[in-house]
Amino acid sequence: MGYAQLVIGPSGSGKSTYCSSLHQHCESIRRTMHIVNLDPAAEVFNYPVAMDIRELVTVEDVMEQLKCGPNDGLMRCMEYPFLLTLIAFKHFDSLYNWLDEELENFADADYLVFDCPGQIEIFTHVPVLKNFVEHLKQKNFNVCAVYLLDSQFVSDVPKFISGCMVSLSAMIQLELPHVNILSKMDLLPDKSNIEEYLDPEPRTLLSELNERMAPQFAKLNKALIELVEEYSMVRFTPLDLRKEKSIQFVLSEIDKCIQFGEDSDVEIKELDEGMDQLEL
Ligand SMILES: Nc1nc2c(ncn2[C@@H]2O[C@H](COP(=O)(O)OP(=O)(O)OP(=O)(O)O)[C@@H](O)[C@H]2O)c(=O)[nH]1
Ligand SMILES: [Mg+2]
Repeated sequence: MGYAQLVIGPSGSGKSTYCSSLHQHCESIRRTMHIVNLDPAAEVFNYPVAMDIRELVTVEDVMEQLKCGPNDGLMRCMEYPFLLTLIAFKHFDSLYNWLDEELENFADADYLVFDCPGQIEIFTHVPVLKNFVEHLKQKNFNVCAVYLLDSQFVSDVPKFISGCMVSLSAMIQLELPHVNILSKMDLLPDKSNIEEYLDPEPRTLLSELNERMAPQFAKLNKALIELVEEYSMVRFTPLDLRKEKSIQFVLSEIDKCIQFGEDSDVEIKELDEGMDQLEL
């Protein structure tokens, strides 16, 4: 049985930084975790890259071959049929074969963290990520989507709701256990009303949204909030990378989600209790 986190979220929400902090944390507690780069446009890494999709395809290759721009290039890199065409000359059969071959190099590759590109279209517009997840599941991986949203979004209710909608869309498309993380907590100067956003009351969100938007949007706002309420998904776990306990707590939430370390229930329980004292 393998375990995997699929780290997704808008551009710049802190996915790669989270991966690197998580890796550091795991090194310090002597836990093995491999970080996989799934971003064909990535340039700099602050973590050891266990597997790198750029060995298979890069955005530059695609832009040059298909004469397209960087955003379109990334979509085409990721999109399965294009990938197949592109990689044919590289003697790879598919993205899946690449993964399978790479996995063979790791005897203990049982916990993988996939650092995904920020283009949300890879899970909203094309089935590539969904298919990739299915392949991982077939290989006996328990997979969880980890959606990061920048804490700066909470200062702006319409932005926060749009971030929630993207998360919801990922949830529906990927059909995976899902953990929402509010990243970059160190950048939030005033944390006094943060609970309002971590586990928000839909009515409060609706009235704040109505206050911010023109009256003709009232009906739309209501529908959006009802959607959010219906899926009961607007629950975020805060993440402050400066605090080891915060990383530890986030990891324990994800571990629970993918049933990792079921034998170490005690450890997780202790962490839960520790969370009560966790300063936000
Ligand atoms: N203060 C602070 N800055 C952060 C944190 N996490 C990320 N950043 C900064 O936010 C920017 C984007 O972070 P990345 O980790 O590259 O974000 P990403 O989601 O991987 O971005 P893309 O791969 O482009 O989608 C960088 O300048 C980081 O240094 C955090 O917890 N606190
Ligand atoms: Mg990144």
